[in-house]
Amino acid sequence: MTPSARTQAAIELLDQIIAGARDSGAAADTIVARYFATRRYAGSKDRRAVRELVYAAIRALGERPASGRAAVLALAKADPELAATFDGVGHGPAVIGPSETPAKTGIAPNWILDRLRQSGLDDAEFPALIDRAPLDARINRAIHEAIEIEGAEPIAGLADGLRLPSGTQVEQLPAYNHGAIEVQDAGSQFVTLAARAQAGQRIVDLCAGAGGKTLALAAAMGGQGVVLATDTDRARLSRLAPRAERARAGIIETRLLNPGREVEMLDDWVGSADCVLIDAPCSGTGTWRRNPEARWRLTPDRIERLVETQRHLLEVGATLVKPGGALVYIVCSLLDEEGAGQVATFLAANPGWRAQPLDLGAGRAQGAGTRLTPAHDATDGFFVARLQHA
Ligand SMILES: C[S@@+](CC[C@H](N)C(=O)[O-])C[C@H]1O[C@@H](n2cnc3c(N)ncnc32)[C@H](O)[C@@H]1O
Repeated sequence: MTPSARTQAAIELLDQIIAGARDSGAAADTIVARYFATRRYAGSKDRRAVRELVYAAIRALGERPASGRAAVLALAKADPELAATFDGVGHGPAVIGPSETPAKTGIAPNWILDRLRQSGLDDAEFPALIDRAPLDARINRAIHEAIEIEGAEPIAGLADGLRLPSGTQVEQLPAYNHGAIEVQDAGSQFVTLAARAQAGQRIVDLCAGAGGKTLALAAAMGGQGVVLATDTDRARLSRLAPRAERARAGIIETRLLNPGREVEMLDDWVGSADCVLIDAPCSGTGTWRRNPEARWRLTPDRIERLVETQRHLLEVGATLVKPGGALVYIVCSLLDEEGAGQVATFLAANPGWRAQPLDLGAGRAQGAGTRLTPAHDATDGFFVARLQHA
C-alpha cells in the first residue's frame, strides 16, 4: 500500500469506529480485524501502520469526531508528512481543502472531565488517563516453573506482578503456554488483594467475565476451597474454562446467570460465602489507556443505567455473604457515582455492614474505599472497597 492508501484506510476504519461508538456497535479492535480480513493485499507492515494511525487518532480526540477524515486531519495538522498523504492520487484521500475543519483534540468530553473533577481527580492527572498502558502479568504460583522473560521487571507492591517490555509477544512465551503467567494489569492484581482470599474459603466472583480476577483468587487459595465464577454473558464466561485448565486452577466452578434472577439462581449460596467479589460493569473511565475509544461511547444515560446495575449487584452480592464475611466492590471507573458514592449509598441503606480499611500497597483513600489512578499508581484506574457483614 502507498502511504496515501494507508491514510485512506485509516479514514475508512475511523468512520466505522465512529459509527460503532455512536450506535453501540462493534469495538474498534473487532472493526480493525474485520477490515483486514477482507483485504488480503495489505501486508503486515501496512496493517501495523494503519492500526497505529487509527489508534493515534482515537487517543488524540477526546470527543467522538464527525468523521474519520476530520479525525486524521487533526493529526495531520501537526504532522507535515501525514498531511502530504492527502494527495488525491490513486487510493489516497482528497487534497485538504482550505475550509476543512480538523476534529478537536482533547482528553475526553468536557462533561466527563467535569464529573472526574467533582470526583476529586486533579487536572494534572488527566493526561495519564490516555497514556499507553504497560504490559503486566501475574505469576501463577500453582505452576512451579522458573520464569525467564527478557526485560521483565517486578512490580513494586505485588509479589506476583511482572511488567513486561512493551511489544512482548506473550502468546509465544513458554511461561504463558504452560500457565505460569497470566496477562493482568497491575491495578487488577492490587484490587483483587482486597478479597484476602485464603485456602479453604468459598468465594463468589459475581461478575467474573472471562475470569481474570477469578484466576487470581484461585491462585491465592492454593488450590483449596471453591471459587464460583458467575456472569450473565455466556461468551465471556465460556472463555474461563480453558484459561482455568491452563492455569491448573481446579477449584473454579462456573454458573451462567439470568439478569434479574441472580439470587434465585444462586439460592444454594445465600448467606454462605466467605467473600463475594463484585467487579461490576462500569463506565471504564479508568481504562482509557487500553480502550481509548470508550470515551466516545459514554453518555450520561449510559452512566445512569450502569449505576443502577451496580446498585442491584451490590444487593445481590450482599445476600450471598455469610455473617462475618465480606463483600469486595470493584469498578474500573474513577467517577464517585460508580465508586465511593455507590458504596456510601449501600452503607447508608445497610446498617449491618461496615467498610474495612484496606492496605493494598497502592492507591489512595477515596470515601470508604481506595482509588488507584494511572498517574499516581502507574496502573489502570480502579475504585475498590471491602465491606464486612456483621
Ligand atoms: C468489569 S467486567 C468483569 C471483568 C472480570 N471480572 C475480569 O477480571 O476480567 C463486568 C462483568 O459483569 C457482567 N455482568 C453484567 N451484569 C451482570 C449481572 N447482572 N450479573 C452478573 N454479571 C453481570 C458483564 O457481563 C461483565 O462480564
